[in-house]
Amino acid sequence: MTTSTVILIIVAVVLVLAIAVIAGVVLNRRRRISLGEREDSAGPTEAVKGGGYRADGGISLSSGGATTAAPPEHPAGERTEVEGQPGVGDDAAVPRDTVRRDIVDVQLPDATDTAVTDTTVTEEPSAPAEPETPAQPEAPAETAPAEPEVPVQERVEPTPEPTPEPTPAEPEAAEEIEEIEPTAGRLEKLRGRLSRSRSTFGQGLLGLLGAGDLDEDSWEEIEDTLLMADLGAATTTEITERLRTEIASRGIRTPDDARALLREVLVDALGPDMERAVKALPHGDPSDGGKPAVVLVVGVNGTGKTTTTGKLARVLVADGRTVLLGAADTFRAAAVEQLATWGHRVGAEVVRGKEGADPASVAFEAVSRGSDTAVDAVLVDTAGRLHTKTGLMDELGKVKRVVEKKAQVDEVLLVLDATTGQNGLTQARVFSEVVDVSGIVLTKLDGTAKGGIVFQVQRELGVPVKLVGLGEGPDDLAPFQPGPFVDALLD
Ligand SMILES: Nc1nc2c(ncn2[C@@H]2O[C@H](COP(=O)(O)OP(=O)(O)OP(=O)(O)O)[C@@H](O)[C@H]2O)c(=O)[nH]1
Repeated sequence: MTTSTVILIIVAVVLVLAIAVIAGVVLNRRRRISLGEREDSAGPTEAVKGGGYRADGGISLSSGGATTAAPPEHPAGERTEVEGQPGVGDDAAVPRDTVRRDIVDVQLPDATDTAVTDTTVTEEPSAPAEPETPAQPEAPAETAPAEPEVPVQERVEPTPEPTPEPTPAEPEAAEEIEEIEPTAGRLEKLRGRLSRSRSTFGQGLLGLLGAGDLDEDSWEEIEDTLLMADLGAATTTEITERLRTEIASRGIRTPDDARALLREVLVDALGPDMERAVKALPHGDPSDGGKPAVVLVVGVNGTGKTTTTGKLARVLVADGRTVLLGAADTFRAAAVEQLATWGHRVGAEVVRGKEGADPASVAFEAVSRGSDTAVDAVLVDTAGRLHTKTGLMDELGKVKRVVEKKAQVDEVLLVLDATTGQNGLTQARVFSEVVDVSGIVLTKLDGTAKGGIVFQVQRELGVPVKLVGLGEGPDDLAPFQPGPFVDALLD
């Protein structure tokens, strides 16, 4: 080997080593860059997740039952126009991407509230930091009709009965109060009323699930059954997927196992932890400076508002409470009479206005009167209104705002007719935009196979169904309880 060959080999080795060193440095740098990028991208992801989970926190925060929270801004103010257009749907004036109210805005009762009866009635925490208590019933700024101008606010005392010739010694109204059925165990008692729902929904599902091997056709049938019962697409998908997973993982074999699983899945979908107490007990002792609870009952025409108001009054009276009814349905004279009859039956005073009077003014007067007479609860029945009429919806918003000049509104109960199915959901959306709905009363569940609206309405609004109407009788109002409700569907 010549000297020049040796030199060439040495040069080649040096070159290879140099290339290896350079390559190592470059690779090392690349690795550092890619690590840096990953760290950067992790940041925002973390933030988004945190934001998503805040809603859960909102649920637990709401249990404080704070009374000082400012009521949400009236949504009508956000509308781009207010000329009779519906609040939702294709013609919606509010942009679809408007931030929707979430559970944080829903005023739920205090977790420490005592459940008094089966149809739970709770008391707001006493000595709340009242926003302001205008001592005098001065006419609120928005109620153009100052009190004296309101066309005669008649106060209907609970007259014993419409006897043509008044006898000098009229019996005390209290003596005439009807016997009221105990509220405990009502849902159980009324279970048979759900039979129509049961035959299609529960039995259909159990038949399919209990049959053993489920092919795709069977799953489609299960989905159809859920959809037909008005559970809605989202809930249906959720329930079906959970059933599929659980059946596979738990190795469900017998009809009893299938039933237990179905019960569990349906109960879970009904939010068993939602607070369903009706906030209809006073703030402190009204005879000692406390304030009556104020409950607004709202909904479209004919859903059962007046009936529900009357039934709820009975529940309260049965619980030893005093009640005043406000007949703010000034559109329909018969509705006022109807409420007066309910009041008479339970010995409750009724405040009403003349036909056509400003409903906000009547509601204000009822709450004022309730405070003056130190009743435990003022229940205000409002006029039925089509949710597609912006003017009427704005009027309802006004009723609430005006009442709030006098007292805190503890509960806004939206009455939905279960037989209207999907339309009930649309109503619920619009009403919750205008007044801060805090609870749903689902009426006429005795006459429909569409009880599944319960699932949807709670899911969409985050507002619990608190009461259910199961008949026209005076005591056919029951608390809504997911477990017994599902049992009633499946048994
Ligand atoms: N089957 C059944 N009927 C009910 C129930 N609740 C109410 N109703 C009936 O529904 C009808 C309408 O009830 P109302 O209380 O007058 O309805 P409303 O919402 O006050 O009506 P408007 O004042 O016109 O808006 C009445 O015949 C009630 O007896 C229920 O749970 N089941």
